[in-house]
Amino acid sequence: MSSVILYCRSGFESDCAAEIQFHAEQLAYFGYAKALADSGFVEFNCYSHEHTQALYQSLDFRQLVFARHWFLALEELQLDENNRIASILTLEQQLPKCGSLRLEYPDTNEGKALSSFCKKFSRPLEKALIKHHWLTAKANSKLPAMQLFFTSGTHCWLGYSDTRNGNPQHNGILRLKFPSQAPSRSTLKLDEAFMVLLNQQEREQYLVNGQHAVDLGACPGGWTYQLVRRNMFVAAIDNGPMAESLMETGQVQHYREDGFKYQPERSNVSWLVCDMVERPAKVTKLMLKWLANGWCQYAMFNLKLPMKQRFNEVQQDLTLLREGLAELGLQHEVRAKHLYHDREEVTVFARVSR
Ligand SMILES: C[S@@+](CC[C@H](N)C(=O)[O-])C[C@H]1O[C@@H](n2cnc3c(N)ncnc32)[C@H](O)[C@@H]1O
Repeated sequence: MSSVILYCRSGFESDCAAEIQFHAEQLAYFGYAKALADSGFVEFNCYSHEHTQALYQSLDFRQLVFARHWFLALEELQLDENNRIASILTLEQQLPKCGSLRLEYPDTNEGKALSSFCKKFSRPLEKALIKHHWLTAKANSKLPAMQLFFTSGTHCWLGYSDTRNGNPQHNGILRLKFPSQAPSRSTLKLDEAFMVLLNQQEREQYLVNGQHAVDLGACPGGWTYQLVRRNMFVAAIDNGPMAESLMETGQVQHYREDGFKYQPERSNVSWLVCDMVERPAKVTKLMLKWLANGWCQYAMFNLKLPMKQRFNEVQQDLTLLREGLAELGLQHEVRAKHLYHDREEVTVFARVSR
């Protein structure tokens, strides 16, 4: 029985399950999700293999907010501890020829304990797969990646992922180094957001030296640090104290004001970023106001999600933003992701083209 395996942050399985269920229903590929609390993944089964495959092929991964990565699993395997490779080679379903191999596991304590096993097992398995022509001898990123997702040393799902419709990072996690000069760890959230929500071409086009930016809820300055590092000039709005090191760059103006009332003094603000801890609907309305008024071109912001039904909340907020911009006849793009560095929140990118 084939299924779609989706990786998510531990504790967000029900949101990830609600999201894939929603999209599957929209595409009329009906099925059901299996999700164990705190397991770090969700299994989604349609009622036929053809539908599971069609769902995997037709849904754009970028539409999924809570999934870090996903793949089409052809079989769930119980491996012989003494000959795992032989158990894998008994696969009955037809795998496409793959150009790379990914051995992965859930982002949980139990999952992380499988890391050294996966590292050790990877090389002998790769050799055997090349010998049996399941895998190309030379890595080929244009071909699907063969996926093994382990929940123990003897249990895994085996399948493949489309390298153009998923997350290429190991376990779907982009590892970033914390810059020692940054004043807070949340700097990694904005760094990751630029890396994940924009592609390289967009980063080159949208993040340009000398741009003006506004950071709402800026203190102590982790997000401002990312903007300053990209040679931008930043208006930092917050009643709290900003890190001295940032003020010394001469690129930051600190305004002790309410982020919901602040209006930009200049007409050439490119970026609005916002990390204020507030109700997500209130933050969304504020972002809509900025984009609709042309006070900024691009917005990157967090929606804090302390509630239970996080998928519903995000869905409502994104709809509010998209419909609000559409009603004004504004061409726009809105993308959202639950990033690795996000906890009880998701990050949204929005852009209006005029
Ligand atoms: C999560 S922290 C921001 C951390 C910051 N992004 C960083 O990387 O250092 C949230 C900040 O929002 C500020 N804040 C909350 N409500 C605000 C408001 N209405 N106006 C301005 N700042 C606000 C708080 O003072 C706090 O410093």
